[in-house]
Formats: sequence, C-alpha cells, structure tokens
Amino acid sequence: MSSTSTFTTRSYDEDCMKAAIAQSQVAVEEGCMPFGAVLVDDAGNILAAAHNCSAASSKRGGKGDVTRHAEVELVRKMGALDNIDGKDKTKCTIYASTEPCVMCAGAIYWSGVSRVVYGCSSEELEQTLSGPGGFDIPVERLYQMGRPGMRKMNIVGPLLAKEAMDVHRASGVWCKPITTNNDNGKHTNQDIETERSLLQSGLGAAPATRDFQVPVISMSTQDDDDDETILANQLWDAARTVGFFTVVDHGIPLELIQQAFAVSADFFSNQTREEKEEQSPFAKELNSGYEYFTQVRPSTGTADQKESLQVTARQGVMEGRWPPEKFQDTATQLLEHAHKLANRILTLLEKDACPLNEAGTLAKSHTLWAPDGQCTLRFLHYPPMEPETAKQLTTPDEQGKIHWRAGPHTDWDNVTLLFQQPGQAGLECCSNPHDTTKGERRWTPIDPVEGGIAINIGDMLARWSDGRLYSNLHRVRMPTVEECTPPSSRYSIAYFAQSDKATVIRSKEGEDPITAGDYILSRIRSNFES
Ligand SMILES: O=C(O)CCC(=O)C(=O)O
Ligand SMILES: [Fe+2]
Repeated sequence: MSSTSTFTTRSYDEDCMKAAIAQSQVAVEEGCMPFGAVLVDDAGNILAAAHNCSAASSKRGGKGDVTRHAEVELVRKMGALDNIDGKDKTKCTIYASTEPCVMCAGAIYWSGVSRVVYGCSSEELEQTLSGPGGFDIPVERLYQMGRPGMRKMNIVGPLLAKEAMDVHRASGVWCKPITTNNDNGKHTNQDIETERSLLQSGLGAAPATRDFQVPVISMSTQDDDDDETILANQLWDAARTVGFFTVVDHGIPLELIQQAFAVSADFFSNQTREEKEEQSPFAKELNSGYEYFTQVRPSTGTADQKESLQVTARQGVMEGRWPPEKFQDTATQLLEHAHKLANRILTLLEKDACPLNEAGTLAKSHTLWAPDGQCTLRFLHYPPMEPETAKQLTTPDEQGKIHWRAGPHTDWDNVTLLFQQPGQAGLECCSNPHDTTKGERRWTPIDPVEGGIAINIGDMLARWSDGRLYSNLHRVRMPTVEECTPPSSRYSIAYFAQSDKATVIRSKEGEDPITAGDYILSRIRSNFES
C-alpha cells in the first residue's frame, strides 16, 4: 500500500507538484525517463527545477549516466544555487513527480532538505511496468529505518498521482499497454453470475413490497464545512445500507431536466424505428447509439421491453450518431451538469469508500469528451402497451421466463444518476444483502420525485471501495393494468459515471488491478454473450 503521510499539506503543494510533473514531461521530450523534481522554499518559491537525464533507451540516444535521476540532478544543482544562500534548507521541500527511489532518498537526505512531496507512488508505477520492477522501498519506510538521531523527514504523497502517472503512461517508454492489464473477466463474470442466479432462485421475479424505504436527501448546503460533513454522512449511510437514494436540491435546473425529457419524447415517439436507427446507428464495441428491444439480461433470458439511445461522452464516438441539434445541445448540457453532480457525490463518499485514495481521485478519473472518456448518458423509452400484452408478457413461458421493462441488474459504473418523471413509476431496487437489518431480501419501489434524481452505486465503485459500498440490483417492472389504461410510456434518462479507460482500479491488496477501459469492455462483451 502506498503510504500517506500524517503531515499536513501546504497551499502551494499542488502548484509545485504540477511544476515537477511538467519537468517529467520535459524529460520525455528530451528522450529521457519520465521523472521531474523541483526545489521550493518555505514561502512556496521555486528555487530550482530538474528532470531525469538518463536516456530512455539506447535507441533514443545512448544509455547515458544511469544515476542522473531527477532528484539527484536537483540536489547537484543546489550546490551552485545563489538563491539558496541564507535559507534554512531543512525548511525547503523537494517535489518529485514520482516517489523517490532509494538512491534519490539518500541524495535528498544529504542535501539537508527535510520535506518531500511526491506525485505517484513507486508502488503504483511498479504495477504498470512492462519490465521487471525497480529497487524501491517506500520512502517513508526507508527514512524510518535510519539510526536514532537521524534528522526527521516529512513525507507527503501521493499528490496529483493521476497526472504524474499519465506522463509515465503516455511516454510509452516502459508502462504496459493498458489493454493488457486485465483480470481475464474474473470480477465481471462474478457480476454476471450474480444476475444469472436470480432466474433460478426466484428472487429476480419476487414482487416489490414497501418493507424498506429509499431515502430522499437534500443536497443543499450553505457552503459550510459542517453542512458538507452532515451531507457526506447522510450520503454514506444511504449508499452503505440501501445503496439507492434520491437527491433533491442538487443544483441541476428543473427546466433543463424537463427539456431533456421533451427532446427524448420527440426522438423516440415522433419517428419510425428506421429513422432512429439511421440517425444514431448502434456500435456494439462502443455500446453507443440507438437500440430497439435488444438487451437480453442474464437475470431474465428475455429482451428488455425498451428502446434506448446511448450517448458516449468520448471524443469522436458521437460523430454521425447525434440526433438533430436541439437534442445534441440539450444532451450536452445535461451531461455537463450530471457530470458535476456525480463528481460531487463521489467526492463526498470517497473518504469513507476509498480511504487510501488521495482526495478527489474518483472525481478526477472521469473526463467528459476525452479520447479515453467512458461516461455515458442513456435516454430510455419503455413504449406503451395494451393491458392484454402486459399480462401476456408477464405470464411465465414453458421455461418459466417472463419479460420486464428492464430486467434485474446492477450497473457497471461508479455511480448512476437516474432521472425519472412523476406519474411514470416502475423502478424498483433490491435490498443490500450486506445490510443485515433488512432480513430476507426484498424489493421496494423508487418513487419518482419532481426534480429529484435517483442515485445508485455501480459495480466499479463497489470494487474500487473493496466492497465497502455495494451495487444493488434494480429493475423496471411491467406496467399494471391500470397503468395501461390508457397505454402509456415510461421515459427515463440515466447518467453513468465511468472512469476514463486508463484509470487503474485497484481493490484488495494482492488482487490484480484492472483498468476502467478493460472493465467496461468485458462487461459489454459478457452482456452480449449472455
Ligand atoms: O429506466 C430506469 O428507470 C432504469 C434504467 C436502468 O436501470 C439502466 O438503464 O441501467
Ligand atoms: Fe440500471
């Protein structure tokens, strides 16, 4: 595990770390290894900067001097610095884009500097290396191994780990290509098996009771730390027990939500299936575009009674797949708002869910429209049906199978924001098996609330949080006879917050990490294979 120091951070730490990471980029541009470092005084002034000067490979200009690591270069520069005269070196900080190796930790100690802030941990880097690992001991532990009387060293990190790792990955000099970093579907198959078992156990088809409630939580705070803490605790309790909750006062304008439902109804209900397919052709590997009654859930063996349009917020994916302008404008705006809200929720949950994460890691792992972005906005329409049809589709066939508007499933993402409209009920969730206060597992409705958004935890965050959070099953039941008199639609819009492809999701110690890209890909594949 990477160590997180108990020492406090300073207001200029992030800016100085960005300067160290920029140095690591300069190193790459000069054909060297991706490491950078800066020296900073106790007022936050950068006194010197250096980067690795060992050539990346013989192909890139000779082997060079292998001791020319960024920190060693920096310490050597210190001897010649004019601006360090009169300063107390023990109060200076060295920012290193990656946790210093044993050699650099020694050089830093002998330089007289007593504070070290690092970007990504050597452990994180090690796990992405294509070759053998390095000669590293976590720097905090290394300094603790020194003799009594040794000067006390103050270590802070990881800080801006994603940014620091991005330079390593993009450098192409030694990280594994990210697509090879997968777990052969071990986890994703487990998720699919959980869904498949619902068919045999009968739990998937058990009717909903109102034995437990899905909490409704106001997200309005006065920008005050106490309010934020109260809100974080409420979200944590709801996420940890039920796994589903509805938020109100969340800041997304009601008019925008209503406008999104209006363009959705216009797209689905005022065009033929062929027109929709032509406007937004479906791409299987991207899981993007328009689909008509195609999704067969492992939990039901029958196709969901729905049509959907999936907007994937990745560079280029929606080209040739956007319905007309007004739809695109509205969907883009809703995506922006949903993205911000999801990130706020993830940040509020992070401290309890992923205690080893640097604060903000979850939020930073989602980038809208990035080349490896994976967030999606899914417009759903469950078409109206006659009462007779609803009855027929919910009567078990010879194999005991029935139909659903959406069969029981868990979502693949970190967190889902689900917009639903009053008067269009049907969404239900199953109790969390880890919540022992609920006894036997049961289903309960998630009633639509005007302007409210239903939130649920997905499999990605369940995994990232080492099971501290749980992604619970949910489904959309068929309409009742009353709801079919007259036949009526259900529209919903789901925002799925899925980390960028290169994000490394690491769960328990000893388990293989997986990139978010591989994770989603294996879920897409297994869903189509089922
Ligand atoms: O339409 C709904 O209410 C639920 C949709 C859903 O759960 C999904 O698409 O994952
Ligand atoms: Fe879902």
